[in-house]
This record gives sequence, structure tokens and C-alpha cells, in this order.
Amino acid sequence: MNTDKSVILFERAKKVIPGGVNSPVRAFQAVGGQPLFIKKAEGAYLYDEDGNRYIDCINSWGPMILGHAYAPVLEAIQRAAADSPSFGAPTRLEVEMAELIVSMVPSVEMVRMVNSGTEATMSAIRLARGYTGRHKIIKFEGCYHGHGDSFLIAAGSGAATTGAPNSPGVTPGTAQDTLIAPYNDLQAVEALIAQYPEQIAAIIVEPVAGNMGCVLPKPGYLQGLRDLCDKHGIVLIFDEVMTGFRLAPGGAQERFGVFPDLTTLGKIIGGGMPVGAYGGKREIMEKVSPSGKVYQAGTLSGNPVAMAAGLAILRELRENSAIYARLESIGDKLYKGMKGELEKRGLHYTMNKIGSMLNVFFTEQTVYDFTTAKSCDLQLFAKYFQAMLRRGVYLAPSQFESWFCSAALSEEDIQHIIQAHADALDEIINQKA
Ligand SMILES: Cc1ncc(COP(=O)(O)O)c(C=O)c1O
Ligand SMILES: N[C@H](C=O)CCC(=O)O
Repeated sequence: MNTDKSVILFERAKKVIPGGVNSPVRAFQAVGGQPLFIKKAEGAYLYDEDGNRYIDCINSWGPMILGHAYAPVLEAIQRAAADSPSFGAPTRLEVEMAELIVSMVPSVEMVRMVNSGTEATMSAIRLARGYTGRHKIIKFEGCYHGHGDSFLIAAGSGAATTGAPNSPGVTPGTAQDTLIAPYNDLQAVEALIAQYPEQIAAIIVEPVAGNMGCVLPKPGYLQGLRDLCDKHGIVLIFDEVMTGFRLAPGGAQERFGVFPDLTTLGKIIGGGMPVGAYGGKREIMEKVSPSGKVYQAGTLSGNPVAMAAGLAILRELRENSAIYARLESIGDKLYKGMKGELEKRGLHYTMNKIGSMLNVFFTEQTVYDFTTAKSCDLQLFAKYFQAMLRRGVYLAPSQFESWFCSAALSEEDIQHIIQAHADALDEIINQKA
């Protein structure tokens, strides 16, 4: 595979962009080799600068749920851009977007648009603090909520691969207000609440974690968090930046039937444009400025081009329930096919899956939190990643990320991925022996 153009671009990039990338995980540090520079994408495929084609199993980290260059989204973007890309004033599109989100996400009564998932989570905890008058928050080891200071403590995703889950630059004052518990451990949460009575403003959780690989909540875990929050006057925040509109039209909360006070959204709501949102109970959301005193603002918030793209995709997801059936079936086929290939070889590596999120963990332990996720053989994952890439399958370049399938994958693509997985296993296991 010739990747000369990517090699040259990376050399140029490293001179002018820290690490050569605009987001750390893209640098391939966890898997070796060097990143591919992508020139275009269509449907299920990415094309790099050298013209190589890859089946995309990340889909821009989630947003491209219906595949790349999806025609209704492109048309909506072009129409909106022709009217000028930004006004910095209220628009009809924002109202339609808010109405659509409220109609789809069960616990959201009011919503505020921002520009990224990070902004959404930062704003949500500020709001929870303003609402409760308390300072501390609980987050879970290996969960990632963007790069706000309060969240870069025991963080997953790229932070887990760069060896900096607790980022330098976060002040001790900020860090002391973030309390950490293992994912899926209700007793640890109870212990923190007992240790800091009436001091905890919010519990923020990925209802299905995707930033330590795909890790599912144990039965009763989310309801347990809900009950603890109700008992102790704590705001429950579901970070549905990944799971929102992916696991169901109403996200993980619809799928599990557990409803938070606040929800953070991103990725899919922008259809590939930079968007985030936070929303929830009216009583809490009305504390946001200018109806309330909790300040939050944004020059480009509710940007018309981003709203148009998001509306095009959300309308499709709301109106066409066959899409979710297709996503479930894709996830099932990949899971069964790939698991079958592991079993045929007597390999007991763990696979986790829900809907169209899944991944293979190179550990024999059941993976239910960050400690078990970290038991993976990361070198083996790196070899697997490279072996899949050589076979034209583009995975997230880290063990601590979920796969995100798109509905654009054909039966042929699914079989290609399963065959690539089988061949990659043979290659890396032979190398190991
Ligand atoms: C669960 C979760 N929350 C928040 C974020 C932050 O979103 P963004 O990268 O758009 O700032 C991400 C992804 O990065 C995420 O996966
Ligand atoms: N896990 C992150 C978001 O989903 C990966 C994207 C990034 O950090 O660039």
C-alpha cells in the first residue's frame, strides 16, 4: 500500500501543528506507524491522499451514522451556506432543531445549542453547580467528556493513550472538585456521597462508555445512579455525545428507560458539522442565561449551516425506523462473525457490543470498567490495527475507543471486515508464536 502523500503531509504538519494533528488520537501514537491523511469519503468508504480506499468503522467518531457525503445532508449544507454561513442572530433553523431534539430525547424539555461536545459537558456541569449551589462532581474512571479541565482526571479516549489521563495544566483547585469512581460500581458512588454530604452537584456518566472501548452498564447500574441522585439532590447528567441518536432515536436513555436531569449531545446532531447541545428539565434549563443567571454564550452557537446539516440527519433518523433495525443487524452480524473467528482459533478475547457500537478487547477478562479495559494487550491491539488497515479496514487507532458502524455498510463490506479480522488474527497470532 503506497501512503507516500500521507507521509509527506505528516512531516509538514509536525512542523506547524503540535504532534502534526488537531486531536491527539489521530496521531496513531497508540498503534505506531503514521496517520493517513484523508482526502474524501463517500458512503462506507474513506479515501486517503494516495487514493487507497478503506471501509470506515469510526465514521468521524460517530457523527456519520448514515455514511459519508450523505446526499440530504450535503444538500442542506449547500442551501444554508448559500444564505450566508453565519448571522449571530436567532434563526428558524435553531427553533426547528430544538423542537426536534425535545421531541426525540425523552428527558429533554429545553435545549441550548453549542459548538462541541466539550462545550456541552462544561456548560452542563456549570449549570448543575449553579442550580444546586454545590461544587463537586463525580465522574467515572475511563469516561471521557471532552477536554474541559474538570474532566481531564482519570480520563479515557486519547488521554488514556498519551499517558496523561490527568492532564498537566488542570489546577489542583479544579481537580479537587472532581471525584472519581470506577464505572459500574454503585457502592463506590455511595461511599463518595457519604464522604462529601450535600457537596456533590452532579454525577456525569457515559450511559454506555465508548471512551475506554465499548463498555456497557451492568443491569441496574444506571437506575442505581438515578436513585442515588434522587435521594441526595444531585443532578444526574447523561453524556450522550456518543450514544445520542445512535443507540435509539432517543439515545441510551430511551434504550435503558432511565432518564437523567440533564443530557449532553454532540456528534450526530451536527451531521458532521461542529455542534453540541445540552438540555434537560425545564426547571434546571431555565437557570441558563438570559432566562437565568448561569452564564453561557457562543458567537457561532446554533450556526445555520450546522443546524441545517443536523436537521437533515435527525429528521431521517426520526422518520425512518428501518435505519435502527439496519444498524442493529450490522452490529449483530459483525459481533457474531468476529466472535466466531475468535472461537474457531481458540481465542478468548472479549468482545463488547450494543447496537452499532462494538469492539474487540485483547484481554480474556470481562471488560466492565477502566481497570479491566486496561488489562488488554495493547501491543497486540496495535498489530491487529495495522493488520486490519493493510486489509482496507479503518479502525479507531486505540484500544480505548469504540467502533461506530454506519448504516452505509453493505453485506459485502460486513463480510470483508469479518474476513479481514480472521486474516489479521492469523497474522498477529502467528507473529506472537
Ligand atoms: C462521551 C463524550 N463526551 C464528550 C466528548 C467531547 O466532544 P467533542 O470532541 O465534540 O468536544 C466526546 C468526544 O470527544 C465524547 O465521546
Ligand atoms: N473518543 C474521542 C471522541 O469521541 C475521540 C475523538 C478525538 O478525541 O479526536
